[in-house]
Formats: sequence, C-alpha cells, structure tokens
Amino acid sequence: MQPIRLGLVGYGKIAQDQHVPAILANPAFQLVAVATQGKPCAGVENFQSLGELLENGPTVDAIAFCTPPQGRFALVQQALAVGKHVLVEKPPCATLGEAMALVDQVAEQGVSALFAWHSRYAPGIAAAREWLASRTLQSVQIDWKEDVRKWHPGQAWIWQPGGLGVFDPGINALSIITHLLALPLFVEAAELRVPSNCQSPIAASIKMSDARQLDVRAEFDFDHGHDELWSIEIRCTEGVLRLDNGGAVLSIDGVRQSVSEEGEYAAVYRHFQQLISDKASDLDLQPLRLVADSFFVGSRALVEPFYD
Ligand SMILES: NC(=O)C1=CN([C@@H]2O[C@H](COP(=O)(O)OP(=O)(O)OC[C@H]3O[C@@H](n4cnc5c(N)ncnc54)[C@H](O)[C@@H]3O)[C@@H](O)[C@H]2O)C=CC1
Ligand SMILES: O=C1O[C@@H]([C@H](O)CO)[C@H](O)[C@H]1O
Repeated sequence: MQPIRLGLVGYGKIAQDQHVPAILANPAFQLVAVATQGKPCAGVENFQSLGELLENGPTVDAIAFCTPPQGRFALVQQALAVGKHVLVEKPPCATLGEAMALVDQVAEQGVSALFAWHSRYAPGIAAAREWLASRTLQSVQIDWKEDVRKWHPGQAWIWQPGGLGVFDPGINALSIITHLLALPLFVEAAELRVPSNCQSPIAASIKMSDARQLDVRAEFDFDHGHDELWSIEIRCTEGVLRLDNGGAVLSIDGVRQSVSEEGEYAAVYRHFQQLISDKASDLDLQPLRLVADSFFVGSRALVEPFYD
C-alpha cells in the first residue's frame, strides 16, 4: 500500500510539537513537503507558500494546515480546488461562514477532509462518551485555564480579529462537550474580558443550555499561570463524571478509570487515514458555532492591557 504523500502548511509550534512527530510515527503517511513563513522543516522540501509547493513541489495527495485561523480559508480552498484531501487544525477558519463554505467545497470536490478537533481524541473521551450515553445529566462545569505565554509565545495573531483569544484553547473544551452531549447546546449568556490593547478576550464566562434545560457553565482563562486546569465535571443522577488534564484523565465518582493509551495527534492522523480510505469526511461546525454565539451575545468588560 503506497503511503499518503502529505504536504504541511505552517511549520509553527503545533506542527513541530505534535503534527510532524505524529506523521513520522504513522507509516500510512509520508511527509514530502512543507510550506511555511518561519523556520524550515528538516528532511523535506520547503517552500515559502502553498502555491509554490503545489506548482514546483513533489506530488502530494493530502495537505495538513497548521497556520493561524486568519487567512487559512483561502489556503484550504486552494488545496481543495486541485483535489487534495485536507486536515485542518482548529478552529477550522476565522469565521463560521468560511468554515461552512469549506464544507460545501469538500462535497463538490469529492475529497476527504477533517476539521481536527484534537481534544476529542484525548485518551478519556471515548470511555466518557460511552458512560454518559445511558445516564441522566443534571449539570456541567467546564474550567479551561492555561498560560498563553507558555502555549502561544509571541503569537500576535491570537489577539487580533479572528484569532479568538482565550477561545483558541477554550474551543477545545467546547469540542469535547459537544462530542459528549446528545443534544445541541445554546449560549444563553457570556462575559468576555478583553485587554485594552487586544481585539480578543483573555478570559470568558459562558452560560449554556440545551433543549432539556441542562445547566452548562464554562470558565476560560488565558492568564492562568503554568499549572493548567483543563477539566470538565458532569453531574448525573447516577453519579459524577470528571475529565481532567484536557481529557487524558477520566474519573467516575472519584475513581480513576482506565483509558486509551493513544495520544491525541496519533489518533487524529489515524482518523484522517481512515477517512481517506473510506472516501469520507468529518467536518463538525458545532464548537465554532458556540464561539460565534458567545461573541454575539457576550457582554464585554475591558481589563488591563496584556503584554507577552
Ligand atoms: N500552540 C498550541 O499549543 C496549539 C495550537 N493549535 C492550533 O494550531 C494553529 C497554529 O497554532 P501555532 O502552531 O501555535 O501557531 P504558530 O504561530 O506557532 O505557527 C503558525 C505557522 O504558520 C506559518 N504561516 C502563517 N501564515 C502562513 C502562510 N500563508 N503560508 C505558510 N505558512 C504560514 C507561520 O510562519 C508559523 O510558522 C492554530 O489554529 C492553533 O489554534 C492547536 C493545538 C495546540
Ligand atoms: O489547541 C490548543 O491547545 C492549547 C494547548 O496547546 C493544550 O491545551 C492551545 O492553547 C490551543 O491552541
């Protein structure tokens, strides 16, 4: 079986930390070219732009996009237009409209595409989803707090329009909860705390619900310090389910459960490989819709300026 010849656009932090190691560890893929505006990727041909890669580079079957959300829409469109399968980092685009247009273009092109909500592949998520399927949910508390200086050092884009600010990590929690719950969530209220020198929030409080009036609260914080808090607690009639460490740890009524040993990005690329094999796609817009709705209904509070 020939490996899937893979291009990658945007060789930045997550590409270096997660994507390239996961690609190199999966024999179904062969990384053959990178297009990036920063430091080059060793061991493959490097190009300054996707256009140059497509025009002058080695043949690729699929392309992974690890650029910032702003501008990513045009890049993915360019790849789809020439029939490439695409894996798109979260959030898929800077706007909901762009992401919806990509869904339509994927269908028109008949290629495989994945909006890679990486937190859905955390080790504890599948077991959590199975346990919850037969339970009666009462309330959900989400606490998603980390240090932007650790996870996005020097990344100005995250504070600019389309960069989402604290929703860039917060959307990971939303991707988990929308994967765990049976019914769609609605944003009832939100407070976005925006530094006076930024265009996107550094913290947010969100109140959500579903058609059965489930009480879902989320607290996001991007200035939390180095000991991350990435937890979701779901209270049910039958007991309490808790996900910690971004979904890597699952506890039920305080008892830690056995979970998958596969890492998030190994599972992401295994899923992408299966989609290509099945001539299928996985393009969920729900997490991005909740972010958009939080921006629609959210009150704004200006807070002290942020300096990296
Ligand atoms: N930083 C993190 O811990 C994580 C980030 N992500 C997501 O991955 C995406 C990228 O984030 P980071 O890697 O942190 O950002 P980054 O700023 O470190 O990397 C972005 C890369 O894209 C390149 N780039 C920008 N525009 C380009 C273009 N038109 N053509 C080619 N290359 C271009 C830049 O040169 C840079 O190397 C974001 O959507 C983020 O939400 C996902 C998981 C974790
Ligand atoms: O997707 C993302 O994950 C976090 C962090 O890398 C792990 O939670 C990062 O802030 C965000 O871009």
